[in-house]
Amino acid sequence: MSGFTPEKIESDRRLLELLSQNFGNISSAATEIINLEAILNLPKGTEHFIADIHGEADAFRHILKNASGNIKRKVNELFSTTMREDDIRQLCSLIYYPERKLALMRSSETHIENFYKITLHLLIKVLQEVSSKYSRSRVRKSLPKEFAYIIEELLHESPFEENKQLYYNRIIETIISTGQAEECIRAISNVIQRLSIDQLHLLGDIYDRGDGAHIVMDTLLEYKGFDIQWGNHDVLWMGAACGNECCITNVLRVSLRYGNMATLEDGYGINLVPLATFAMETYGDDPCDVFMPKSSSDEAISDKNRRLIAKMHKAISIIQFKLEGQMIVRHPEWKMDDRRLLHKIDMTSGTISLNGTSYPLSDSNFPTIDPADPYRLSTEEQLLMEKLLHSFSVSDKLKRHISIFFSHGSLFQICNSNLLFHASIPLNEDGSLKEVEVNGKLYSGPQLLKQIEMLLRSGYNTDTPEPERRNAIDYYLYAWCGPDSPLFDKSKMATFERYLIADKATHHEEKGHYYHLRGQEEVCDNILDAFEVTGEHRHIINGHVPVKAGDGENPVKANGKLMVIDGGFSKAYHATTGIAGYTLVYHSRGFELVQHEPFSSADEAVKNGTDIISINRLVELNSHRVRVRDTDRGKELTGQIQELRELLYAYRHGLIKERK
Ligand SMILES: O=P(O)(O)OC[C@H]1O[C@](O)(COP(=O)(O)O)[C@@H](O)[C@@H]1O
Ligand SMILES: [Mn+2]
Repeated sequence: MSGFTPEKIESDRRLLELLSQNFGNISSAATEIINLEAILNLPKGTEHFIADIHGEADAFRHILKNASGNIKRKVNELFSTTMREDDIRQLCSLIYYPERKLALMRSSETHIENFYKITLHLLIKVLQEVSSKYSRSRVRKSLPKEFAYIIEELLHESPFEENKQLYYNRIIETIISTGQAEECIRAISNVIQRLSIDQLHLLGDIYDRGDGAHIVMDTLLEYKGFDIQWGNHDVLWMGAACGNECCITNVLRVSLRYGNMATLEDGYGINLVPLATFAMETYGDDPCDVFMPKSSSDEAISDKNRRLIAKMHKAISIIQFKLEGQMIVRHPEWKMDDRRLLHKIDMTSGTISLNGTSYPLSDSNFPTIDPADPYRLSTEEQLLMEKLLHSFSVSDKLKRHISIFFSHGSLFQICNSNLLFHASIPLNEDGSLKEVEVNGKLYSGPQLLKQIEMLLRSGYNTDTPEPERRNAIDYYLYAWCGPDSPLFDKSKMATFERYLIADKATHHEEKGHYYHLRGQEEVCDNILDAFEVTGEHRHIINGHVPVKAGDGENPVKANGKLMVIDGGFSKAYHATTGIAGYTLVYHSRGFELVQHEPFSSADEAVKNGTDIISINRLVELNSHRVRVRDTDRGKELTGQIQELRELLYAYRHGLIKERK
């Protein structure tokens, strides 16, 4: 019984007519139903979850290339009994870096044609394995046009059937004799990489600290099948691109703190000359010691350069403290008055009084601060800000990159029974959802996140009327460092104290209740209920707070309900975390947590076949193999099948006419 009636067809007529434009007759609708049914029965594609990339472009790209160790696992499964370990490593590095590896082979290999032949045979086997989860049509779409036909032929022929063997070998020989071997190897390698990740979830904080965020974004521009959950550092850059001056100063301050000018200058063409000139004029004789950039051992910043960076760093930090002070006054509803500290400085004694205690300042040379009006920018600071604002507003590349956050991103996402967000869901001490004010109204849980996201989007959309838009643009600062921001959720961002007061007690940033309570299963269940995440195996997945794997901290919490995957890609945090990041991998058999050890360089990976040594931990094993049918996509496809069946009924009963 189909359950369809002529009345139902009548009420769905508009939808069915639309559908009939694509499936004009019985046979095309029936074929599509068969295709979709077949897809429903394929194993679920592999989802990869990564958080807190923090500008580590090389490590990020490597992880995309090796699919978080998945490719090596597959190659091992296929060849570990017939190939030597070293050859397996070399084959993997060829798949990850085909151009570079081929160049190397060309100069060292004496029997290059033989190498091409063996390699093509091996690569086809690997491709057969990774493509087995996809429909033929999906595989076809991911093949480069020039080789689509040939690769498809190879994929679906078996070299082991005697009568096919000749045909198969002949194709490979022809590829080589027509000089197409390298192109073909490159093409197959790229498809293997691409098909090894079905959907990539980036849980925020792509920007800051490392110097390659713009390269990560360039990579994403070319990438299909990813989504982003906004992190506080991303929102900071989004705010800067929208023209929030406080965000601009923070972006500059963090970049200078890490001695990272590449993203600003090479990535986005932000002109730093006005800042350097101002800093030299204002702090020329000031050593600016507390503003020396952090630098890791592999960075060769000359001493002179470091001194200049320190001056620029100080100049922009002071402007930041002033502008934040002004913005906080404009927004009493943020309740961030405790972050206005400049008027508490005693310039004569070089101290600051906080909660009744006087602390000496590590630096008290503030030539641009007027004690009578400490938050006012000097004329030169004002001019400088105008130039910087202009620089940020005219960067096309920045616009293009930031637009990705709006087209592919959101504050949270629910996908296949997993709730993804960067940092936190504000909670009360008893674990209940905390009500937070946004635009004069109180919201909690999913409503809170939706309201904040809408507000931030209205700051980005140029058709938002003023003064609403100004208000929304200001909100980016709150989203970055406001105590109840779901992207931050700490009592304060103690930037001033961390720079200028030695007493570490003042640096403490009290984490919100979420971070203390999220280890409890019932707290996670409450949150999942509030977000209407259903399913027997449902989870929360987060980044934001580095997991101290080195100290034995377990990233899997709340009896498996919560997974925290900020393993610290950031080099600056390796000492804390002891590893170089996690990828959470969710494939048809369950969840695996892949722990990456530090990545040296792509060169090293090509030359020696070294990889990120990925250690896998099985987190959750499914009782049965998950099929596409069991996923969100499966629900969508099932809906489409139902609509097509209705169309079929309408055709068969003459209620909608078939097209020829
Ligand atoms: O270690 P750094 O780079 O000085 O940054 C410290 C600051 O970064 C923050 O941790 C925010 O950045 P994260 O979102 O990466 O945690 C602040 O709470 C803190 O004040
Ligand atoms: Mn963060």
